[in-house]
Amino acid sequence: MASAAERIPEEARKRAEELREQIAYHDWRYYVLDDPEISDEEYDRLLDELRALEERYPELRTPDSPTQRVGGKPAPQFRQVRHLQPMLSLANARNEGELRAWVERNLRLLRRAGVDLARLRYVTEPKIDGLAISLVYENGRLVRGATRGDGEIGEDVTENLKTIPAVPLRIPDAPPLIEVRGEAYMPRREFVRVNEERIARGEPPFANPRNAAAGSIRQLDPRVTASRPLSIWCWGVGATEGISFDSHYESLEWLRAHRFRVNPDVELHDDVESVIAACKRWEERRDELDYEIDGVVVKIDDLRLWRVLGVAGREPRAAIAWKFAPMTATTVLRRIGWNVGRTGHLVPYAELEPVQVSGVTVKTATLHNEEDLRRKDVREGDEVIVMRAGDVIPQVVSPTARAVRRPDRPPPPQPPERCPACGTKTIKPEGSVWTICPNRAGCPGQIFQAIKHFVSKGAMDIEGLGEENVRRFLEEGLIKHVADIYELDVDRLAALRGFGRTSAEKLVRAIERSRSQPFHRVLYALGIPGVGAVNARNLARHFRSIDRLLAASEDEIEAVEGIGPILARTIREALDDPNTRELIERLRRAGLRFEEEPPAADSEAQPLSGKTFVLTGTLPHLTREQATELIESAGGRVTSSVSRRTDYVVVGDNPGSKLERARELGVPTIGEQELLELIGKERVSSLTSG
Ligand SMILES: NC(=O)c1ccc[n+]([C@@H]2O[C@H](COP(=O)([O-])OP(=O)(O)OC[C@H]3O[C@@H](n4cnc5c(N)ncnc54)[C@H](O)[C@@H]3O)[C@@H](O)[C@H]2O)c1
Ligand SMILES: [Zn+2]
Repeated sequence: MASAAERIPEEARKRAEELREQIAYHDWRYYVLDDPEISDEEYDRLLDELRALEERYPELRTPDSPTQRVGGKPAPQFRQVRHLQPMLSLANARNEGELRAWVERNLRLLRRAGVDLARLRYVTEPKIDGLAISLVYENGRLVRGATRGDGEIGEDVTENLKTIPAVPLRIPDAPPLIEVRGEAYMPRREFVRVNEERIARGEPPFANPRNAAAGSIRQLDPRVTASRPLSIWCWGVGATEGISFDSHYESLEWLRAHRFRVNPDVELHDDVESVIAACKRWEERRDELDYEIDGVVVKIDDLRLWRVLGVAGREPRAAIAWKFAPMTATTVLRRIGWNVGRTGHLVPYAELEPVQVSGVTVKTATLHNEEDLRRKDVREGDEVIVMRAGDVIPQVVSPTARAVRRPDRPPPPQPPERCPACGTKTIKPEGSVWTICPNRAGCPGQIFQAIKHFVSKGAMDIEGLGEENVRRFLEEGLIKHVADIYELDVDRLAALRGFGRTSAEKLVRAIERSRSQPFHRVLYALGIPGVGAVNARNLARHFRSIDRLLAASEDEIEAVEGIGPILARTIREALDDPNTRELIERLRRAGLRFEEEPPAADSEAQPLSGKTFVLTGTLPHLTREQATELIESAGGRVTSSVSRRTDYVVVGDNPGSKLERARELGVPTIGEQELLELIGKERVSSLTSG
């Protein structure tokens, strides 16, 4: 031993020690604090480097090395529980070649073990970016829920998990013992909403849905967890008594039949080609899903083979995670600039050396707010990590380790003393994380942002009022206030240089059309802090008119689904702001809708009342948003996944696997035309021409 140890160069020994220390630190930030400092790719690079060193000098591989362990140590504030069976991690395949190599290696091992390979099948499942949890059921009752922790010992979060509606507390026809494993996650829509609220309250937003889910479950107060909209996809069975499974796919079907939420798009495959095709399909659909995924998990279906293949380090050989192209990249931050938000907040952003991130060139990225900026400690000239996730704006994650060590690093950036848009002296209200421009009524920067939001797709959806035009109209004095949009006329527009009569007419028509947008969209368009699209819908449904909302007390506002006390106060304050009042009055005079459409006299008589729809593929005429509004206005409901309770699946071009699922379950499928017929043509023409 001693002689072998001597052969290890001092440098390698030191580097391994350094890496172990760094990895332990980042594990703590990621798993214990839910607040990572570096990107996953950077972390993986550290781990890869350590793995390579340990491979080269096996004596360096200590039992406590992070390469030998899963996850992080359980946090001391929770009761610790030993898992009935270890919860492992997954090896990664970063491309097709690595996936095929995994298959070949397993085939070799199985052949050597004398296994008949003719019937080898695989299961593909989305790799949900959430928090792994274990649910133990004794005689059909949930007795314990835990996080994965370090894989051997997790944290007891039973009370918190009980607040997730999709976690069954009891299951029918249950064996004496079954441990169900799955991924708790925060749906993307909810993530956006929770962050909107956090920003409105002056709290730093969560970096991604995974942190949001982990932070919500690892709460000491279950009421906090209950207030966060979480769900779960179950992906496997751990320890059991009185039942056993030979096929992973069958175990998932069993789970589904016993009221667990299992992803409807899990698929069984007979060969690797089909597996690879499924992985690629998932990668394409990634942005459409209501949950964040970072890859596809490929598992050998025959669970007996899992035992034959065993575990390598901390990863079962029978499964692998196909990882999608990284959503992060490293580049140089050239300058930190400040934008004025629509409510006067100064928002820092980064001008970057252009860089490709998952197929898109990124030149600017948000830095969220001052506190976030301070926490991340990025400086001009730093090498930084940039992330782009789904349709979210690119963000700066952190400076790289190298940037931090730079000797000539400039001091931390400070918010400007004068508003970059109007020159007014900025102020920082006591206890706020924001510096603001107090010139609410006259700051062109704020008006620009307010208009941009007002005309955006989810709000009034005025086509032709893009950023460039808005900027121009502001500069030329055509618009000084959001409500001025409704005073634009063809003659004044056509008089602008380079603005032809045709485009002027087109724009005025688009503005006209927007007058009939429903109340909830108008409410969202007002840009009240914390009132995103979802909250606007809920507020509109609850109060039904702006007058009732304006007259509501803080308590009454808090009674609305999804709105807590702090947000209720923020909304109340915004409604009392004379600027908001003026905006509402002017828009009311412009003829916008400030009342919900009255429900049909007899809601039973609504053509789609009580019916549930799922949409898949591209419809010939209607966008997804339009189809959803049509269905909802006819009394129906639109959900994202097909189940036995779905009444119709509306199928367009290039449908996803929802179509297969519908066929499997015998749910009727219809096209756009049939949907319109169901709703009744008269109604439709009145809705779509409005
Ligand atoms: N940025 C940082 O500082 C930092 C620190 C530590 C870890 N990390 C990141 O965390 C990850 C490593 O964590 P890990 O050990 O959880 O491995 P992993 O996330 O790569 O894969 C294992 C996990 O996948 C999850 N999973 C999702 N869907 C699943 C399905 N259908 N079937 C089975 N499992 C499913 C389970 O939670 C399982 O524990 C890496 O991506 C790493 O970069 C980052
Ligand atoms: Zn200003």
